[in-house]
This record gives sequence, C-alpha cells and structure tokens, in this order.
Amino acid sequence: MRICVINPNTAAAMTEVIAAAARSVARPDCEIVAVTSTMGPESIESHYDEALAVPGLLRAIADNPGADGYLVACFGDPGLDAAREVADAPVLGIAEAAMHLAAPLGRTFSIVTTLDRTIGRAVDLVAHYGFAGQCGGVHACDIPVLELETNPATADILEKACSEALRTDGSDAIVLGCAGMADLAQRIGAAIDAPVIDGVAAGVGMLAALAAMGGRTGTASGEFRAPPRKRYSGALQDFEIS
Ligand SMILES: NC(=O)NC1=NC(=O)NC1=O
Repeated sequence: MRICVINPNTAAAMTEVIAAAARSVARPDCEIVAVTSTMGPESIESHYDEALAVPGLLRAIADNPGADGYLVACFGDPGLDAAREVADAPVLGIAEAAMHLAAPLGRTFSIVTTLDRTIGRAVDLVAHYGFAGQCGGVHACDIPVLELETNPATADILEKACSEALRTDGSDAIVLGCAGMADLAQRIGAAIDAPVIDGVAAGVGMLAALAAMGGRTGTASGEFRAPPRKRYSGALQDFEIS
C-alpha cells in the first residue's frame, strides 16, 4: 500500500514534520511518500494563499500516480475537489479527516488554528463536512505557520490555547488546525488530558482503511471524473494534468 502525503505549501521543513507524523501511524505494509509542492506560497494563511496553492497541489498529484490514497496536508483542505478529479485514488484533506476522527471521541470538539484570519475557513469546512452540531468552537493560537517550528514557545502557547478552547467551549476533544502542529498532538494531549487529533495521522489512518476496503473516488462516471480537456493560457499554458 502507498499513501502520498502532499504539503501544498513550499516549506520543505514542514513536509518533514508532516512525514514523521504520517509514518508514526502508518501500517508496516504502508509506504508513505511525502511531497512538497514545487510552486506557490511558502505557507497558507489566507484565501489568497489557498488559491495559489492549488496548481502546485494538482501538479504533485499528477507527478505521483499510482498511490492508493492522497492526503492534502493543509488544514484549509485547498483544492480538495479538484484533486479528486485528478487523482486515481481517494483523496482526503486533513481538516476533513481530523473532524471525522474527533467526532466519536466526545460530544463536541474544538479547533485550534494558526492566525485568527484562518478561523472563517475552518468554520466553513465544519459546516461543509456536516459537523456544525459537533464543533464547539474555532480558536486561533496566533502563531504564523512558519513560526510553529522556529518559535521555542510554540508548544506552551498551543497547549494554553487548546486548554482555553476546551474550557471556553465545554468540548471533549481538540482538532489541531495546521499540519505544522502534527508533531505536538501527543504532547498536548497528555498535558491537557484530552484527545488531541492531528489531521495528518487521521488522514493516513482513514486512507489506509479506504484502500483496504477497495475504496475509490468515482473517477469513471461520478462528479469527480477527469475534467473535460481544454486549452489553458498564460502561466498555466502548459499545465497539462489529466
Ligand atoms: N490553519 C493553517 O494555517 N493551516 C495551514 N497552513 C499551511 O501552510 N499548512 C497548514 O496546515
């Protein structure tokens, strides 16, 4: 089994954090291929960044055919539906996966994301995935994405934000709202004595289960079949994918 985990920003150091989290839960027979986008923003912290991250994500999928599943390792789940039209296997986003696995762990879960400007996107995804009744609230730790790895106070700040979120919302579990937080899930879970779900690990587990069940995206006839062929111009002139 092979699962391709794609960091849709261009920060290779962050991909290393993501890859370690993915491999920490992967089954022995599951190879994790970790990929860093080759074009687009160095981090994704706005709607603008999300939009500009999608071509690099789609290119990464097209350049890594034959995986049994693909994971979009950014909490905004950028380009998820387009990725499903390009991929020849199931595609999950880490926000989608984290919410699905947090739901059974209590009555409600809280999300702790990076900058406060990313709260709205997370709220939209909660509604989109059908978890509005189970998400007690979305909060920001106010650490920029690329500082998660460089700020020595990240773990303490995030632990405090998660503890505050549980108390404020009365929630039972935490969803970490950034792939760059993946390495802190276990430490924070122990510190606040509550389940803390990282979407990278959640996504790898769900994709492995889907692959074992023979799950596939409706590439033949469904909405996510290959897109119609057409010309693209300008910077995307040679962006031939499918
Ligand atoms: N909420 C976030 O900021 N998420 C993210 N930005 C990135 O660049 N990767 C993420 O997971």
